[in-house]
Amino acid sequence: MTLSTARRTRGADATTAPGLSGERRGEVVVSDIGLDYNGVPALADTDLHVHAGEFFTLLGPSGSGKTTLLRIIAGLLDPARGTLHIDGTDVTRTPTQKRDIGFVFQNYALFPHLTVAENIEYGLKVRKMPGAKRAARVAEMVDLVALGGFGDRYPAQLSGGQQQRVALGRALAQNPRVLLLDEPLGALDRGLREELGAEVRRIQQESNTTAVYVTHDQEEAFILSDRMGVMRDGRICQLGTPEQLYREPKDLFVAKFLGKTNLFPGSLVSSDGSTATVRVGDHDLVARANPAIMGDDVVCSVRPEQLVLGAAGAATPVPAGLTRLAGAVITEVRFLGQRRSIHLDASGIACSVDLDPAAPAPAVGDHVSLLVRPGEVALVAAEPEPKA
Ligand SMILES: Nc1ncnc2c1ncn2[C@@H]1O[C@H](COP(=O)(O)OP(=O)(O)OP(=O)(O)O)[C@@H](O)[C@H]1O
Repeated sequence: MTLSTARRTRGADATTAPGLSGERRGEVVVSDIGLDYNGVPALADTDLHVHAGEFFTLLGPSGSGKTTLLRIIAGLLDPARGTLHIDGTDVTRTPTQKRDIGFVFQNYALFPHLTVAENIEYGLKVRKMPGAKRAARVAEMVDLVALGGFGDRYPAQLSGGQQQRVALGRALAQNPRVLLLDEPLGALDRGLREELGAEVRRIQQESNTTAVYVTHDQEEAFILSDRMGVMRDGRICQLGTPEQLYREPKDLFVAKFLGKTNLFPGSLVSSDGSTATVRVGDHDLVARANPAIMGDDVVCSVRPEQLVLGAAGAATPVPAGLTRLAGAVITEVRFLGQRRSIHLDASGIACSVDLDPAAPAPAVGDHVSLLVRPGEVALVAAEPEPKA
């Protein structure tokens, strides 16, 4: 089916239950979109391609431009430059209500005087969907968001997580092409965030809806996303699957933003496109090459779970497949349930290693070698020294 036939078919029966047709829709293409506030860029000229049916997350610190980009996709903000296409149609100047999108925000924005069922039904009524079809659709949504038995309750009689489920059901009732979610779990406590996060993902998959999700929480982004874009200062600085970004950060910012990491400064000796040799202290280390690196000053980023502890001494044999990165002294040992966190001092560089808690624990003051598998070292450019 071509896109235009898909659109015509959909137009003929905009009430088809999501997921039933198996049709993938909701491709979003952002081309050179930019926006300034009072001459200050909030979003630098940006390209982004969100595939139909994908769960895509914009992840970044506060003020990095995530909401600005989401609001442009929603049609709540007009970009100063560039174009936006949904399923091949240019919607850059199309009003929000004609873009066929659903929203869920952090504050649930439910109508307090309407019940759960009435909240979900509201948009369908506005669109004049016939009564019987409407009732069936509401029942289907109540089921989808697992609120069976809550249809007659008012928002004030629901928990935060339940209210957010209603908001999801309401957004999906109209079978939108794209679901936009702006920190929808932000107001919930940690446990509920995890539980509802998994539900959001299930609901997105079952309804076969493209989702663009905004968060500053790296763990949430990892749980939910097929792919994600890390934003900084109004730019998407890296795009990829959670695993790609975690293992192969392009720069120091992405490496540090996506979880704990150990950073060892070094200098680039050689690079052949796929691997690079880096001098760290007295050791030559093989790392994955990074095409984004321009100069010789580099940093090796190694996650705590990727480091292995070995016997001390530069001359001590190293187990096959591992390379010696540095010598270190253990400064702290902490049992954290699922892992044992070991803190070390490697000639002035503070670092940490995660060990299996079932393995024998080393002691504070022990001298060890830090070992690593060459493929697990990510190379990033050293940031320039701040100007005095
Ligand atoms: N209405 C506005 N007027 C002027 N500047 C604005 C306005 N809205 C946002 N900005 C600025 O634009 C930049 C991007 O803001 P945006 O809300 O997109 O960031 P964000 O990554 O979503 O942040 P948060 O996670 O805190 O919501 C910020 O520097 C912000 O201060």
